Amino acid sequence: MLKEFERGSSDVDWCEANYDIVPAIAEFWNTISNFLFIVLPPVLMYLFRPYARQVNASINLIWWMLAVVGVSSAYFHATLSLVGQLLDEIAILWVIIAAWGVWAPRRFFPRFCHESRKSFMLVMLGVGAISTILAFLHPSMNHFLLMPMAIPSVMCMFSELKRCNDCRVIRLGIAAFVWFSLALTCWLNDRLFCHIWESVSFPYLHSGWHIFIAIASFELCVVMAYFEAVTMAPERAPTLKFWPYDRCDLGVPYVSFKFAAAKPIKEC
Ligand SMILES: CCCCCCCC/C=C\CCCCCCCC(=O)N[C@@H](CO)[C@H](O)/C=C/CCCCCCCCCCCCC
Ligand SMILES: [Ca+2]
Ligand SMILES: [Zn+2]
Repeated sequence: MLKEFERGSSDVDWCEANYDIVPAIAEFWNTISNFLFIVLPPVLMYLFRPYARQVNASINLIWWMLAVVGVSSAYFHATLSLVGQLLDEIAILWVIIAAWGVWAPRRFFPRFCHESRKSFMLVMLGVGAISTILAFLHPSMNHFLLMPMAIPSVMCMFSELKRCNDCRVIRLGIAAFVWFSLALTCWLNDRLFCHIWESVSFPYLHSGWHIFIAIASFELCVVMAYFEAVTMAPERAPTLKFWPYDRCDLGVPYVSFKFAAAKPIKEC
């Protein structure tokens, strides 16, 4: 077996004790806490069928990629192998690149793209390809390079929220930011202050990160999809809904439409 596939071949190790619960899984709780990344995409693909049909089918690619992030991350924590680490990080990199390619508002495109989404997507593909090559040079530094990619994503969301007057959407965007802040606090504490958390017998903060970042990422994607629907199909009055408890804003958020798509007029 190539040594990069071997268990423990990654330089990165999280606070949770290794092989403590199940002999076959290095970090048990860090592995299973990725479940939201795997459970939510099929639900969202179902709820977003009208959106995929009438606004942008690429949303299904994003849901698939988030599921790949979940599987890669689970594989990484189960083995702590270098291949697992790179799969996890490269999957995160590409879902962020894809989300930017699909949802970045045209006013943020570099001037030479002349507001063409196709050109912007090519730029993003270039950025993704170069970053993927760089990821192999110093793998232990990768997460410190990935984390700052959250900054333009959060700024872009707030810049869109400022122009929005739907209270539900604004609340969802703020909730995404709160979950993201909680997630980041867990991630940093696990990385930097593991000895303190071990001394109080709670080395599980990285599992918290997985759960909170999954909620924040899915909510951010729903908010960005809503803005795209408002731009592309305003006549259909896109609305934010929650399944299964729409009345109390509880459950999985999705974009629905008040009016059906206009049927093409049949010529006699
Ligand atoms: C137009 C803007 C659209 C931006 C959309 C961004 C969509 C983000 C989608 C997914 C990010 C998922 C990250 C999940 C990571 C889970 C795996 C994991 O835990 N990996 C760690 C090792 O196990 C690794 O150390 C993590 C490294 C850091 C990852 C940095 C992720 C930045 C995420 C940006 C999300 C912003 C959410 C903001 C919400 C307001
Ligand atoms: Ca560990
Ligand atoms: Zn992780």
